[in-house]
Amino acid sequence: MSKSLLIEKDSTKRVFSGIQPTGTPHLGNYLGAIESWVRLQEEYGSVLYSIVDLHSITVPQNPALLHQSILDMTAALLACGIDPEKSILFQQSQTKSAKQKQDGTAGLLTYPVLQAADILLYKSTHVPVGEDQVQHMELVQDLAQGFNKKYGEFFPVPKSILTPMKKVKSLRDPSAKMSKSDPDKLATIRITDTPEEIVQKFRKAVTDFTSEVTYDPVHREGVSNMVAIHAAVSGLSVEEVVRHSAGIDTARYKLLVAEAVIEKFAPIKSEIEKLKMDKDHLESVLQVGSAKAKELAHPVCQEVKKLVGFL
Ligand SMILES: Nc1ncnc2c1ncn2[C@@H]1O[C@H](COP(=O)(O)OC(=O)[C@@H](N)Cc2c[nH]c3ccccc23)[C@@H](O)[C@H]1O
Repeated sequence: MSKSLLIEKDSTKRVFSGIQPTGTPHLGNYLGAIESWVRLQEEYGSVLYSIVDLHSITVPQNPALLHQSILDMTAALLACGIDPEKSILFQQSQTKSAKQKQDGTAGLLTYPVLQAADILLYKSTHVPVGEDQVQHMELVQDLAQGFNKKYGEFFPVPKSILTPMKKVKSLRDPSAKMSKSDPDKLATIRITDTPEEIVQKFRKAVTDFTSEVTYDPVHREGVSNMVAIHAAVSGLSVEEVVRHSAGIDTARYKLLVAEAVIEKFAPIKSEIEKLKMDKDHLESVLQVGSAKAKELAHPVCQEVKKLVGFL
């Protein structure tokens, strides 16, 4: 990137977002969040992305597997285009644990409050997330406003950034979101799925009894979800996708969407495989990121303590 572009980035704004390390990222994570994280690295001067391991221990985790999942998620995010030269990629527990020991607030571990702490700790202004996080964001906004009312304007009230793919639907139940924890394995496309798995999942995707391809998210949720996915992965508009699909029935159309997804994920998948072989590199990316994140958090923590009267 040229110097002049860097200078144009707004230094009063800060992007922050997070992802749980457990499970491979899926098409919903990618289109609802990660793809926009990659873009925002070019637009904002200060960008942080956190692998939120503390959020994942709300359910029991095997320590060795959790550690491996953190490294796998690091590889996946790097392969998707998160660039440690442009953003701070770090592990949440490496920046929060010291604070927890000092303050001992049990509340910090309750899920949405921990999420608020993630965001406010860096005085973040913009949070790119999928629709399912909007409710948590409302709490963060309330907490920031509440703090400011009591102690004076201190925290920016962070805004959510949503993409047109803010809610990618399950392939098996298009009224529900695509989710990592869906017990129906056919519901969710993972970035690392094989081409055969992707074809099988689209083939089995729930649609309706109309064979034409149209975009009507209210009355034809299943087909519209596929059209939206197709548009997002191919870079075409929804209208263009529908126009190109004239005369194709949904059974054949499913295979076209599967192909477009396979093509989109192929380079990411091979990059993940390469990155996973270099564990030292992944660990060092996280170490450097955590040190940088700590540096940003420290003055904010000190100021908060002063404002509250702890110092
Ligand atoms: N089907 C879907 N369609 C569109 N977007 C989706 C879909 N499924 C998931 N997402 C988005 O992916 C991101 C990571 O999901 P997580 O469940 O790990 O995301 C979570 O569990 C958060 N609580 C992690 C978190 C912790 N602290 C934070 C601070 C800021 C932002 C996020 C966080 C999210 O943006 C999520 O909205």
